[in-house]
Amino acid sequence: MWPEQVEGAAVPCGCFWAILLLALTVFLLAGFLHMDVGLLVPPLGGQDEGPPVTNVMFLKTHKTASSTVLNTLFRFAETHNLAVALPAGGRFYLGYSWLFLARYVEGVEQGSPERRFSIMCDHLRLNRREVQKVMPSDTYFSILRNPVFQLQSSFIYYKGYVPAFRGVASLEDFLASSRTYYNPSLGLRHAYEGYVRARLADVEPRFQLGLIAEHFDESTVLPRRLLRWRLDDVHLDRTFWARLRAELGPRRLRSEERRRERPRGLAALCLQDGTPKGKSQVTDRRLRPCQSGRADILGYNLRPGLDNQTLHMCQRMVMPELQYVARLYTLQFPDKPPKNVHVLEAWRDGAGDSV
Ligand SMILES: Nc1ncnc2c1ncn2[C@@H]1O[C@H](COP(=O)(O)OS(=O)(=O)O)[C@@H](OP(=O)(O)O)[C@H]1O
Repeated sequence: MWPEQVEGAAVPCGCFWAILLLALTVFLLAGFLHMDVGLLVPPLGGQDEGPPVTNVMFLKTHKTASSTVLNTLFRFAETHNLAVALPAGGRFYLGYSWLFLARYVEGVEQGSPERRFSIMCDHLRLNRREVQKVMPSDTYFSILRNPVFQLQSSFIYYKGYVPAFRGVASLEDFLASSRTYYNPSLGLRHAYEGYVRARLADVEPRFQLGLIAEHFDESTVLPRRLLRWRLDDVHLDRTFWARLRAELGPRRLRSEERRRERPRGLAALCLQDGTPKGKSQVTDRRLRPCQSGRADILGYNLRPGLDNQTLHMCQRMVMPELQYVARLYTLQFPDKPPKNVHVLEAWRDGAGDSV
């Protein structure tokens, strides 16, 4: 309501213009001095407001920093006590490498009443109709990486057990004569352009966001805004700030800068010396990432002497993917036999069945 409309409380006209002038001067000065104008005005509304989005489907892709995203989603699910769509029984993936079926999720029985989950993020081959049977259709996102780096990473990681890579000495040899080692009738037989375009047209409208691994640090701000998560729910690191300066401008950057002290503090609080460790150096077996191929998948040692509450928080920050799947499974299904992470390692060494 304007001042003149308030009965018995009219503001003299000259005074009104003086207030207006003063306000304008403050705003101009604030802009000039790069002050946070957001502190001076009430929020105008936007993605940061409202309760966090809790129905999230993250399509996990191979060798794209996707397990880092997965750890964030798992922590979010655990903190907010959300139901995660976890692989049934002793398995660790949602049917991969078969096309996803709803019954691959623990607790979903064929022909039984509908069962819905909040978070889905384990490896699967997307089969949208089956996903929709167990996931509400709120927010879908995924992550991609420069395919050259992704191929290099995959070659090292899958060298021992993917048939196409098994018989070849190096990635260079594979690329020089890929048809010798890779039989397209075993996969990608539909990968002609028209088919790929049709699949993209089917999938694209469903995904609200695609992250890019090469810009991982900037990317973390996008899901945080899209999902309206608090800083506690994500992890940001230092390269983020340099790259984001250009994107956000001084006002928003200042407000993001105020948030950055926490992850730095967290690393100092939790980690023994801040540097990731090779497989033989991770002392706590529960925090040792599952190894594969020629890659040395790095992990972390926690600082000794942490109190119980801090230890619990820090363990969750550095917990590798498979251990976290097993942990959530036990929390969600305490009556079922726990998952055995080491079965997967045995299978990767050529000793077991599909997982
Ligand atoms: N934060 C961040 N930023 C950029 N890159 C990162 C990040 N976290 C993991 N990585 C790199 O991602 C590769 C592992 O990807 P995934 O976690 O998707 O692997 S997996 O498919 O779950 O096994 C692996 O790549 P390579 O080192 O090239 O093999 C990791 O180094």
